[in-house]
Amino acid sequence: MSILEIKNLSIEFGGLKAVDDFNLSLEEGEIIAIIGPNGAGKTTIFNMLTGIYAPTKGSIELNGESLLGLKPYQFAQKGIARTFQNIRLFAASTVIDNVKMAYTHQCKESFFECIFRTPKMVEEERKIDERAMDLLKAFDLESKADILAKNLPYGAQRRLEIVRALMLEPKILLLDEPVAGMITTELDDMAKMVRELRDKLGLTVILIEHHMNFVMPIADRIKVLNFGETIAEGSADEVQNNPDVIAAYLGGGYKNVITNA
Ligand SMILES: Nc1ncnc2c1ncn2[C@@H]1O[C@H](COP(=O)(O)OP(=O)(O)OP(=O)(O)O)[C@@H](O)[C@H]1O
Repeated sequence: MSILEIKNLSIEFGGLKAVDDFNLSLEEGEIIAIIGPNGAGKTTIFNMLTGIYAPTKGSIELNGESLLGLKPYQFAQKGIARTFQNIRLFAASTVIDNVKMAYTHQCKESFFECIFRTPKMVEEERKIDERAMDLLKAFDLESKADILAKNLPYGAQRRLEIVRALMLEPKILLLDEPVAGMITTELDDMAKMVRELRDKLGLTVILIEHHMNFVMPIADRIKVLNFGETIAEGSADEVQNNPDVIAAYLGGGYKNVITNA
């Protein structure tokens, strides 16, 4: 059975069909990319998959359970975590605090246990520290744990966003333009890290990205949107050679994005 089953997902804003009949059946451990021109509906799909927007039509099932009607924090509790197109860190907090804050929803300790710092509470804190440091290490941020998030270089801030999402212990990770603004060497590092996440943690990933040098080698499957509609789906080779995709996206104003990435 697929881990995530999305059927006929659609949303309208006024008369605008931002997403029209989007379908996706996702297997555990897959890396799927959603690509397409600006305004195609990619982020809107993420917003529906995290409870920010309620779809006009369609269904979202995680391991056979419908997620429709849940609030964003409930989507996170069920196992869908995301990063955003624009970096959203607590700039004046340290790197490690940014990461640990994400775990608070999982804490079961009572007010009493927190105030009196019971052995259970201390043990829980130790586990959170350990998990946070393990993740920072996996994303090459271990040595930056104690500096303020705002003082990290741009690429490191993007990696920190991913670490923070992973503290939620998700089954599915949604990455919205994870390499936007990064230089070529950083793209390669990020691709390696995302692949390791899948291989070591069995994580399932859906990503949105305009950098085709990042997307093509990493994605098991690619879905291409244009004006809210899915115009193609397949492997990197299939999608790159699809005339509709070339006309709508790859061959147009986005050529520079690809060759300069
Ligand atoms: N809350 C909203 N109200 C009205 N229109 C919206 C809203 N959210 C998105 N849209 C519209 O839906 C369409 C799809 O937008 P979306 O942000 O999903 O595109 P995108 O593919 O992610 O683009 P980009 O690559 O620029 O991020 C656009 O026409 C956008 O203006």
